[in-house]
Amino acid sequence: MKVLKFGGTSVGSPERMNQVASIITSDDEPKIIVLSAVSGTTNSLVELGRLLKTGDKQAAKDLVLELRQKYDAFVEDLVSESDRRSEAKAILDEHFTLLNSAINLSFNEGLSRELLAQGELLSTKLFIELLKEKKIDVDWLNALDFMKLDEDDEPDVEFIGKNFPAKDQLDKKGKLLVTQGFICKNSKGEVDNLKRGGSDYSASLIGAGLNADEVQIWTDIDGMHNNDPRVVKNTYSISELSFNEAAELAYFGAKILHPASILPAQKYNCPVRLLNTMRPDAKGTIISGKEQDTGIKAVAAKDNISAIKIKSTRMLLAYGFLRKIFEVFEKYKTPVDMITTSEVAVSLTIDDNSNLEKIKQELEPFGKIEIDTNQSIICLVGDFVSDRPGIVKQVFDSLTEIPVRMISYGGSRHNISVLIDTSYKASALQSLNKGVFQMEEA
Ligand SMILES: Nc1ncnc2c1ncn2[C@@H]1O[C@H](COP(=O)(O)OP(=O)(O)O)[C@@H](O)[C@H]1O
Ligand SMILES: N[C@@H](CC(=O)OP(=O)(O)O)C(=O)O
Repeated sequence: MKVLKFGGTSVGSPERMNQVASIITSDDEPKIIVLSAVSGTTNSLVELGRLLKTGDKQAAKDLVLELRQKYDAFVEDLVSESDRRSEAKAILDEHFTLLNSAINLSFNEGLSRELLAQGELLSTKLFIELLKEKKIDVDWLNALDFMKLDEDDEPDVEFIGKNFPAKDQLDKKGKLLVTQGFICKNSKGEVDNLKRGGSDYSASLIGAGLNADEVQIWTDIDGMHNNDPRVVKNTYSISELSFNEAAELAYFGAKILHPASILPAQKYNCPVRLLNTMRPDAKGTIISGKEQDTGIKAVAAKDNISAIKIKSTRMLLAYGFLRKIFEVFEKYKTPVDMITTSEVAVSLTIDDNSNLEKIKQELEPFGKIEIDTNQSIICLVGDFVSDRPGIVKQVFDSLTEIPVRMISYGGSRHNISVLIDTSYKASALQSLNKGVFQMEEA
């Protein structure tokens, strides 16, 4: 049994949904199909939540109307039989009634999460109508019945394994089960989600919980590229990555994968394949437990980073100083990504600025605090198991024109990170494409 996840772009139009239908029926392997919301929908629902929070009811009404018109046109092109059209219209009526009624309710975060869940509920139900029109036998499963967060807001893989409703169907030839990515219930039983881009995570959690043979992430590009294709023109697809390499790339900004999506697959040793819905025959990328000492494989960049420097002569020959500093970040539940130290200063980075001011105030008694916002971490990933003296030289030769704020190497054998001002990100990625991957700008 395989788990196939199709992202927002892969279900973004009736034509794309037809492509998905032909991919999932190309063999008779039993499959769980995890769908994201139609591209753009989650953004609209986020915006709806924002408008309701600010009390702008008219703008909220306009937005829901505009979205409904988009879906009406979508359904027109998706199915043609009258039964299917009226069924699809009834689906739209049900979910848009909920969106419209939310406009008159008093806002709370729970309501906004409930609104966000409508995107995936809609896409999966509409996709079922397309399959029915094609006479393809399929079952629709509600992810809210089995996708659950525990008290620490961590997904509960055991729960998924135990509560997946159609476990007895999973070895039946040709069986197709369609469910939603992204959405889940939290430990209080409320509708919640796995954060933006979380459908990848849903797929790997289901794969892990049900011991799938493979998880496939189908998107609009043929696998993980060596560099960010949104920023650099001449990039190429990487055929193999280890779980460790893929996890680093996802965490450090390779948008093709949700940051946490590799962890369950790695823990339960379930291979992940990245494939292109528009080019189903392209090889894509296979991510597995196989480690290879191949040097630098890819680079990714993570934005919205703040660098915090704490400078104090009290650090000199002292112990316990770092613990006290890290306790401040622990108190505000703010993860630290990069750290560098000198005898009298420590610099570290965070990607969550929500408590930056409070953190600064609590750090002030320890020394002089300097904060640089709008930074990017450029992360080079690969397997540097053997001593490769040329690697660091290659990286720094490529970055001679870029002011580097921090460097981290040796923390793991998979990662070299440098911190730069975001205004230099594009030129840094382009220079690395040339200097490290020998790719000329197209
Ligand atoms: N290193 C990378 N390799 C491949 N794609 C990347 C990389 N970094 C960023 N991306 C972007 O990720 C996009 C796919 O992810 P996403 O938009 O979330 O897809 P989906 O809507 O299918 O979930 C690609 O179109 C590409 O622009
Ligand atoms: N629809 C959700 C979940 C998701 O994973 O979407 P996509 O697969 O299009 O990145 C979002 O936009 O965040």
